[in-house]
Amino acid sequence: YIWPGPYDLLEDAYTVSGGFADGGIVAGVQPCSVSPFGFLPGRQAAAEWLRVAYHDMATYSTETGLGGLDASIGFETDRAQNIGTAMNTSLLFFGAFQSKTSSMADVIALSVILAVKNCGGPSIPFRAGRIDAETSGPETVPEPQQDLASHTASFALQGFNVTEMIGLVACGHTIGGVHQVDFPETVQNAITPPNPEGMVHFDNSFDSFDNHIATQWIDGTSTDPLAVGFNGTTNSDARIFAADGNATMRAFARDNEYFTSQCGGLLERMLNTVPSTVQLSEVIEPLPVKPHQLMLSLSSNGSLVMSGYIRIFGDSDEAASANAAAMLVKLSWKDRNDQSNTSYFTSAVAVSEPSSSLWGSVRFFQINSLIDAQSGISSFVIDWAFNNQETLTHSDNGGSGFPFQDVALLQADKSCITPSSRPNPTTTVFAVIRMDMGPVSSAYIDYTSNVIQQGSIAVKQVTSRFPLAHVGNSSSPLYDTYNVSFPTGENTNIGVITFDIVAVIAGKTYASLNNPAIITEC
Ligand code: HEM
Repeated sequence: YIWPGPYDLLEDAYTVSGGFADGGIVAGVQPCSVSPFGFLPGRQAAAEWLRVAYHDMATYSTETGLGGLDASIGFETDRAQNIGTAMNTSLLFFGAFQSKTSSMADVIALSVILAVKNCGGPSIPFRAGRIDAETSGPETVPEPQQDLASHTASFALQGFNVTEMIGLVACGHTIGGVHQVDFPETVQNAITPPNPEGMVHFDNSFDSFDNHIATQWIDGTSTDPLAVGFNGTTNSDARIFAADGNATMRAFARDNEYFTSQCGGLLERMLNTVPSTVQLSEVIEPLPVKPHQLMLSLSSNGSLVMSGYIRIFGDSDEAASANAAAMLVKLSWKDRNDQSNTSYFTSAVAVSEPSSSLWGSVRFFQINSLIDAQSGISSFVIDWAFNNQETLTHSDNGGSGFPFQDVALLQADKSCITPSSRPNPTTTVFAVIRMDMGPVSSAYIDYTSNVIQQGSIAVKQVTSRFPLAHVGNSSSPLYDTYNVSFPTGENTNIGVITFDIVAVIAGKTYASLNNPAIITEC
């Protein structure tokens, strides 16, 4: 896609999985065996995230087109079929990645893609655009004491035939296990001091997304409590695995690659099962070149300062072996009249802290450049190479360059929030708006904050508009200063808070998008 795009934040979280500018999600499941928040013994975050996604999706009905992956699970956690604290600990973790452009349902989907990949499983294509439900869905999650006919009917309603049901259950039950505290009718005598929840794993490689769930079932060494458990009534995996005479499980057991690729396809369909009114995006893949937190601000001496980073991603051998410090990354801009000039460029410097990606190699390069305020900037291109010998790759964001406006700018150094010691914090935002383009007909900020939802641990994000007031002049005769103070709202510690600064001049809209929440205290 073209930058800036509606799913920039999700693309960041998808692409960067560690180090500088870490997207943050993979840290919650690294390594695959790790427990939620790193300290809950007998728990496995990766498995919990996969179970959350299935239980959220299992409200889908092919008959009504309602339900599916829509984060309605937040309103359903007190149901017996969703027993366990895993649902809420997962949603609490995911909350930190919700934003104006990343719904909770998209974060749930992305969490599965990253967790499965990080556990050695398939690469599942990621699409965004899910919309969060504001209420619960039907009580249609399958339970282990139900018979095969009920399970077959449940999966059919969710859109999966018998072969696909066997596959989906095997792909789900290749990591994690069953906890005695929640399923005492399925697991007994498993609670010990190091295993306080009495976790019994489905197979002998609970922290590897592999076909052992099938090999052990076929060769008679299965330990799956839902297949060979002491209570025949809750052996739903046994009934499901054998539903086609074990043909599917035998094929999985024979070939780990076949298992992995089948799971990739089935889990992709599971994650993309959404209400029929939801239109998912195209597949999101790492952008090869992407600006990161790139800002333009007005300095105290009246010139413009461009600061931030350029991210370079590649999945080739060359990308893997490149040395960031020896890479050349050059940013060339056009002025506000769309003119180039040989002096309009800056070289980006490799960030010393490395970054990692599950999908290839990713590196960041820092930009810090002065731009003459009179000539300004309208867009830029990046010329770069993995080493200093080869010819440069020209990245122009699909043809017209990376758009970069110099009209409505945040003054981060003047903006602040009232001290946290005071209740009901107020944020004050200062901005400068260019005044040599005609009268400003409208100036405002759109501020996105969190609202508690009755019945769900997950917050809802709402955007409020606050008009900017004209204050007076600035450090440059080309810009006027504006500001606004507004109540920051509750729960600013959950979810990604961002705001846009918008100015309308001569019928055209100029916006500085997705500025991070102001945290400097007044
Ligand atoms: C008939 C269908 C299913 C039944 C009856 C069922 C039942 C169960 C039960 C009783 C547990 C134990 C939960 C706990 O103790 O925390 C469990 C765990 C799990 N299930 Fe299923 N399940 C089914 C289908 C699926 C599917 C389709 C998936 C995903 C594709 C899935 C993914 C998981 C995962 C990953 C765990 C491990 C959770 C953990 O370790 O915390 N399940 N399932």
